[in-house]
Amino acid sequence: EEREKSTVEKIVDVQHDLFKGPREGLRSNHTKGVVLTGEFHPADSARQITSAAHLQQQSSPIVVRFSNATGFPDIADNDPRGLAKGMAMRIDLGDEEYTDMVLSSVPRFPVATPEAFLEMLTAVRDSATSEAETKPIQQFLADNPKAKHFVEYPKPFPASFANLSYHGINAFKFTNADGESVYGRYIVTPLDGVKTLEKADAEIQNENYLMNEIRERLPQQPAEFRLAVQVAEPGDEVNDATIIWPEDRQIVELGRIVLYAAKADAAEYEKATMFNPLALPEGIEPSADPILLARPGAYAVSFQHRMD
Ligand code: HEM
Repeated sequence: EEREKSTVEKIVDVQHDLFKGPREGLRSNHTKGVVLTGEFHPADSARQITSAAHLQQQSSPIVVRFSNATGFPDIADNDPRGLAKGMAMRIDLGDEEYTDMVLSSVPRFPVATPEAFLEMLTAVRDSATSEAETKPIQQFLADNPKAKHFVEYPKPFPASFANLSYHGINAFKFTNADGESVYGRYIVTPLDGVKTLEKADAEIQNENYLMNEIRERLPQQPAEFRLAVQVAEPGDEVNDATIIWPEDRQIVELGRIVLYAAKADAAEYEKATMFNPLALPEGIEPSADPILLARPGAYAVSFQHRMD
């Protein structure tokens, strides 16, 4: 007797339906990417909110993978289906230990639970063959105004992966050496500023314009970012990834990310690596956001397929 699949297994199945996967050795989503290496330099202010070792004084090696959304390995960098762009990071903590952050260029998620995400992706899939006057996805968006807001959220093309900001979306709990805790969300901002392309300008770009640009500018022109945490105030909803917190919330800088080079063994590294948003050091814990808690399970299903 076959056991019933879990919600995350069903989500990844539908992602395979949507993107004609799985593909040998490749991710089920955010398949097309570029892997870079550099250093993370912590800021003194990090200690205000966390005792995590990599956020104290010493710099650490970092690997960053920028990606296009969807499971299409050849999706053009200027194809709107590839937005949101992704930024996955791994900070080396020494002794074979690491911590990961997995961020999106859009500051919020379309739905608050894995069950609703499964429903949404299924509606997208079924709309392709639906004869109904109101397609399943139109019905889903009509019933779920937050998902509609996500779909309509402006997603301009960046001039470079180094001119885009990235958002953790899900909240984490940060605890400092005095035992004081706050909830916060990661925000990565480019030191060179956010630079977006006009629609007509985006359309004439090369299909690999983002992947190539970031590889070719290094090491002459390092790509630099500020890593910060937006701190929740009492009453802010910390377990709902559809809600953007007010802009006036305190921002605490955790440090600077400096990317120096394209990773030499990038294809092998990508294949063997599963970035895990719940790979956390002491001093940082997950919130109870059900989207956050579902992610490692979904990523593991995708990872399992790629290692088969
Ligand atoms: C329940 C919700 C979600 C599901 C089911 C899901 C599913 C997936 C899957 C299957 C992968 C491939 C992972 C791998 O093979 O290593 C992936 C990658 C990724 N996801 Fe998600 N995801 C979810 C939520 C999110 C959120 C909230 C964000 C952003 C904050 C995000 C950003 C990314 C990024 C950037 C990657 C590429 C990671 C890499 O470069 O290896 N995802 N996602």
